[in-house]
Amino acid sequence: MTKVYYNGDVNDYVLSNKKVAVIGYGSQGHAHAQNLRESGVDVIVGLRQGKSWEQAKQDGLPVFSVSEASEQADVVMVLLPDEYQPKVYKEEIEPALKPGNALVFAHGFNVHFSQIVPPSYVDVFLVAPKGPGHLVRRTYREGAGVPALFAVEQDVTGNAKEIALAYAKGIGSARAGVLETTFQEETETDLFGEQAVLCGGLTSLVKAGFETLVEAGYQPEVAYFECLHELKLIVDLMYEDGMAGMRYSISDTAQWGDFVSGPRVVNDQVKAEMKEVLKDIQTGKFAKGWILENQANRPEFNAINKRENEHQIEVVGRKLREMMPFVKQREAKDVVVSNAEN
Ligand SMILES: NC(=O)C1=CN([C@@H]2O[C@H](COP(=O)(O)OP(=O)(O)OC[C@H]3O[C@@H](n4cnc5c(N)ncnc54)[C@H](OP(=O)(O)O)[C@@H]3O)[C@@H](O)[C@H]2O)C=CC1
Ligand SMILES: CC[C@](O)(C(C)=O)C(=O)O
Ligand SMILES: [Mg+2]
Ligand SMILES: [Mg+2]
Repeated sequence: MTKVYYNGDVNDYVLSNKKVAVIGYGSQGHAHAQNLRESGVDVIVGLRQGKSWEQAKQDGLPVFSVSEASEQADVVMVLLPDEYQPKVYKEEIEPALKPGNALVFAHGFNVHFSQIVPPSYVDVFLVAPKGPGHLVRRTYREGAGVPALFAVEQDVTGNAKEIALAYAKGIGSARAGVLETTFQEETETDLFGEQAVLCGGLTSLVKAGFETLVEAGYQPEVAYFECLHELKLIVDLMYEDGMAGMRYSISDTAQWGDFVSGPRVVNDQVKAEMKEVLKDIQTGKFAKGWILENQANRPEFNAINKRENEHQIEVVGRKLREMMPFVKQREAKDVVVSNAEN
């Protein structure tokens, strides 16, 4: 079995004399910066002037421009949106890197697809939490953590792996388990997971179920509870105890329906399409499309986002959730989107 690293396997001394610059203060950035600080690491934040700058200052972190923060740091963690990283890296981070520094990512996209080519004189590694940033923060505060992958692309100091593990411990991930991977494996599996299962597969499944019920004349509110709201309750059981644990809690009728109807819905054709999705990721076709979409200022992204936010399941859901304030995420901000610009 693959080695899984936990807190006890980590030498956190390797980070004790280093300054870490977290570049970006969004979903991952705010979590890494605050968790590292609370783990005793010397952390600064690199940003442009704006909303995040104010937030990071309010959270009591030292904030500098991206180039100043990169200049001061020994370890530079790039937590900007993937699509903006190459430009900011070229203009503000690369000129500040010194021999023996570490350049770090939370996703391998830009290095793997050669949008960022680091200089030969720095360590390059990734520490990629397998969960949303707001949960990296929330679970850390609860005394737990989100599992993470790490991968070393360049090891000039001979310490890259130890520093990566110490970083993972600092953000709380070594409480849950940290696994070694490569930039290629992290990038391809992360993209596949979010497209085919976690985000794309899931939202399409939920919408198809909702639409099937509503088109058959059932109440949209009933369809919302059945196909979206209850999903969390079912997934929580799978998270805690696997599929068997979930099936233990549901009725035998539901379990029989799971066995006979599940494979009719997610059938061989769906799996064949998943293989095509994976092929597009592996060949770089998906990455090329996403890079071009950004160069054109995201016309399709914005149009689809607008249409999705106006879907009946979102309209009904927003109304129903107003009546259930307890379901709102505790730390996620701006989750309700009224236009196409998020
Ligand atoms: N979201 C997640 O949970 C996960 C993300 N990752 C990876 O982590 C990385 C960061 O993703 P994520 O946290 O989602 O990113 P976000 O979209 O949340 O990052 C937004 C942050 O970047 C800042 N920013 C944007 N453009 C610039 C710029 N030109 N100069 C300076 N600051 C800028 C924003 O500042 P401002 O307020 O000024 O706009 C804000 O602080 C990515 O590589 C992603 O793939 C990995 C695992 C999970
Ligand atoms: C599932 C989406 C993700 O890969 C993540 C939270 O891990 C992302 O890129 O945000
Ligand atoms: Mg991911
Ligand atoms: Mg991802």
